[in-house]
Amino acid sequence: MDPMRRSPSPCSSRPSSPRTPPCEMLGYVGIEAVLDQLKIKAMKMGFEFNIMVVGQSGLGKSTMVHTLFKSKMWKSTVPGLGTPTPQTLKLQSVTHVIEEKGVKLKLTVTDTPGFGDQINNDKCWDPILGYINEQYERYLQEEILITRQRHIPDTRVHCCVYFVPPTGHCLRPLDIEFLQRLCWTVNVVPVIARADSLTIEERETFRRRIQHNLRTHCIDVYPQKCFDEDINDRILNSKIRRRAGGKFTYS
Ligand SMILES: Nc1nc2c(ncn2[C@@H]2O[C@H](COP(=O)(O)OP(=O)(O)OP(=O)(O)O)[C@@H](O)[C@H]2O)c(=O)[nH]1
Repeated sequence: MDPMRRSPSPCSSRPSSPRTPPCEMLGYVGIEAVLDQLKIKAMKMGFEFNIMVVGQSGLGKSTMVHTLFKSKMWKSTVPGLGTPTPQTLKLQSVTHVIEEKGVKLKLTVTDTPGFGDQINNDKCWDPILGYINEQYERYLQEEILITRQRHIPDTRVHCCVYFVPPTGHCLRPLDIEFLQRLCWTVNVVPVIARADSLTIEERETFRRRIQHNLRTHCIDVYPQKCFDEDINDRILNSKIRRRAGGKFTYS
């Protein structure tokens, strides 16, 4: 049997004119061609990136999501136009496909209800951690199937943006408790919420205190040390670590 018929070669997916045998079109095939093949495949498939926003109620999570997409996503009112922004009462995700120079990104943002708003905040992190773990489990279950899908939909949370209330003091015990659990499960990026309510000096001092709190409580936020694979990574990641700071969605 003709082996070309049995297993489809990379050549077979290329458009070919009826007169040119497909393999001749490829020219030289060497190891460096792998890069091009990966690029073509990545461009075709696109990338998926899932962010989750977590924090106390009213810190601007939904506003950040609206700002990120430059649109109203699921709330029907515009902040600042009189009607208050409705409270987020359950976990809700929204997906947008963004395309830049032919590169497609499927960006999903999951908004969460105000965290730690109750009088008794015992185990208030459970629904959030439960959701994150459920997505890992779902992906794993798909991945271990003997006949698995060619493309497994990825709903795993790649990054969790944690909104720190702009108290100007330090992390609250609740933030510490939650962050200690969260950083074991997902990449965490802490941000100072409504940072425009602090002066630049207050923000700097607060940022340094937060960084100190994170170190003393062994909270390993993104980029973790394990990402420092070589000197270049180390330089870049140290820059990111130094810059980590406040966020405000109003300019
Ligand atoms: N000063 C200031 N206000 C902000 C900022 N971001 C949002 N706000 C305002 O804060 C209020 C609450 O914003 P939301 O985005 O609804 O807050 P949330 O964290 O999603 O709140 P929940 O849905 O209750 O969890 C709104 O009136 C926003 O206009 C900010 O960066 N600075």
